[in-house]
Amino acid sequence: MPPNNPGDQRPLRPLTADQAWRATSGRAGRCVLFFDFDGTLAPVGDDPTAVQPAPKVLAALEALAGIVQRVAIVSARPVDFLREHFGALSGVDLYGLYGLEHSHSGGGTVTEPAALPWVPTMAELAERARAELPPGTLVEYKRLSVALHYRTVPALADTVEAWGRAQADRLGLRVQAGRMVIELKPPGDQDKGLVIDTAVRDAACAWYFGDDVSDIKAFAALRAREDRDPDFLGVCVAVANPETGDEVSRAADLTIDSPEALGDFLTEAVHRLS
Ligand SMILES: O=P(O)(O)OC[C@H]1O[C@H](O[C@H]2O[C@H](CO)[C@@H](O)[C@H](O)[C@H]2O)[C@H](O)[C@@H](O)[C@@H]1O
Repeated sequence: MPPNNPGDQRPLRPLTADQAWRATSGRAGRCVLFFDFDGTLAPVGDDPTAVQPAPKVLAALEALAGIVQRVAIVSARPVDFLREHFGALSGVDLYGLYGLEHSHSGGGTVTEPAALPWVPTMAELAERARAELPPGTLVEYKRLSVALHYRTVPALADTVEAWGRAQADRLGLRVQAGRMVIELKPPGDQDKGLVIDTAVRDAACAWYFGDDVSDIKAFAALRAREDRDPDFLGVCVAVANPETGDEVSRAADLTIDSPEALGDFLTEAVHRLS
């Protein structure tokens, strides 16, 4: 005899998108949808200040926020930057700087107190990077971290990475690798995995969409939650790109071709979950 409520069954892996949405629809009101920003919701470009969410993304997120328990952006960008793009959407939570900052339901930005003493160090580091790194390096100061970009001059990769790692050793900072970027952040275990681990405590289901190596920790947090709770559904979705190779896709249940394709996927999700 078939189960009474097939929508509540956790599907076996490997998952198809259809199975994942069907399993989600039975618990949509207890489901959280998490999204990385760069390379996931927004196509990658040379100028980090100029990128925009892909078409259809904003409308789909707003619609989904009215259907699921929560929609949240989990990014290495500061909350102020995320607010410029998502602040007009109601019901979207923002986690910035790998969770060192957050803003819930349109509220003010809350900063992790333990990170605040690192602000002067990061300011000094950004100034030094601008003075010492070769032209073509883009230094992005984010108050509690500094990103050193070499996208427009990829030949600088080794120089910029070596300089960044030496500064991390000198100052006791952590290094986060990314797409044509090396980022220096305060010591401590704050990362996207920790954000997810905490944010799914009262949920029955969560999806995480990401494209970069830092997103693999978020996938791992969903896997760990599933291991602890057989009723919990976690769905890990990679947004493909040639820069991270297959690493993110290999850790995911599903892979979507691009941020533009994600816009279509989420629009379909609105219909599947409504
Ligand atoms: O966690 P995320 O939201 O994915 O942020 C990761 C980094 O994204 C940005 O850099 C990346 O996107 C830029 C704009 O497309 C691109 O120019 C750069 O090469 C990419 O690495 C952002 O600027 C960084 O601060 C984030 O760490």
